[in-house]
Amino acid sequence: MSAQPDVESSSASDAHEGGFRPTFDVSTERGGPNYGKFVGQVREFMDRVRAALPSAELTDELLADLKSMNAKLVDFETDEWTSPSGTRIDLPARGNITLPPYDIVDAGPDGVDATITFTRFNLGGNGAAHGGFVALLFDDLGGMAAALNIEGICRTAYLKIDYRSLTPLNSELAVRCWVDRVEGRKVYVRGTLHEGDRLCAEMDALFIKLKPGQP
Ligand SMILES: CCCCC/C=C\C/C=C\C/C=C\C/C=C\CCCC(=O)SCCNC(=O)CCNC(=O)[C@H](O)C(C)(C)COP(=O)(O)OP(=O)(O)OC[C@H]1O[C@@H](n2cnc3c(N)ncnc32)[C@H](O)[C@@H]1OP(=O)(O)O
Repeated sequence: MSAQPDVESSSASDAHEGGFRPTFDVSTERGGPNYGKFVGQVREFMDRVRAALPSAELTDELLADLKSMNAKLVDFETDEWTSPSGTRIDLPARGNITLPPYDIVDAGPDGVDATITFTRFNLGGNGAAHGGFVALLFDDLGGMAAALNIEGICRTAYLKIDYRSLTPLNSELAVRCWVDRVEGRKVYVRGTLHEGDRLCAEMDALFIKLKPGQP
């Protein structure tokens, strides 16, 4: 297995009748050499916002700063296939700020191994990670395991999570997703999330291989 999934590169001008292209541009350069640090700062900011009780003055100051930063990005919007947030395969979670910042350890047709450290932004309640972030993690890595196994893009038909014990914040966790069986277009994927030997959550999911052009 290789540490990074092989993704067939394509030009942004390639025609695909569906909204979910089977191939798309991948890049390790888009957004510049410091794009990963930029995403890291965005993530740190989300953690700090979640944790902070700012004074009214600080809220006003940050509000002005954020308005200024948002204005700088307005003219740089691009489509999902060329945004580095989602296509920078050299970065945690492909640089996709929507996703928890997992690191791929190993990925191939036999499955995907990754590590994830949930942080304050991912807080659910009473110190534990929000279950929705656990599901999000499994959806993406399960989708990756399915795609690498069948060499095609899939959509999630169902995703069942069993929360076996609390998922902690600020502790490196091991996540594994693998294809259990394939029946025609149906790809059944399993997954586990561990802190050390302790099982935090399990996934049982069905992904459907998309037909050519299917959105
Ligand atoms: C963007 C990725 C970039 C990645 C770059 C890096 C590396 C690339 C490598 C890997 C990719 C990496 C990551 C993956 C990324 C993301 C993963 C997340 C994906 C999602 O987050 S995606 C959003 C949520 N998802 C939806 O938004 C789906 C809405 N929905 C539909 O789009 C349709 O519903 C669809 C397509 C699911 C099926 O529709 P369809 O028309 O194609 O097929 P049909 O209905 O005929 O079902 C065929 C057979 O599946 C059975 N079946 C269907 N559904 C079932 C169910 N729920 N339970 C039990 N059985 C079910 C039927 O019973 C039949 O079975 P049978 O053949 O035996 O009769």
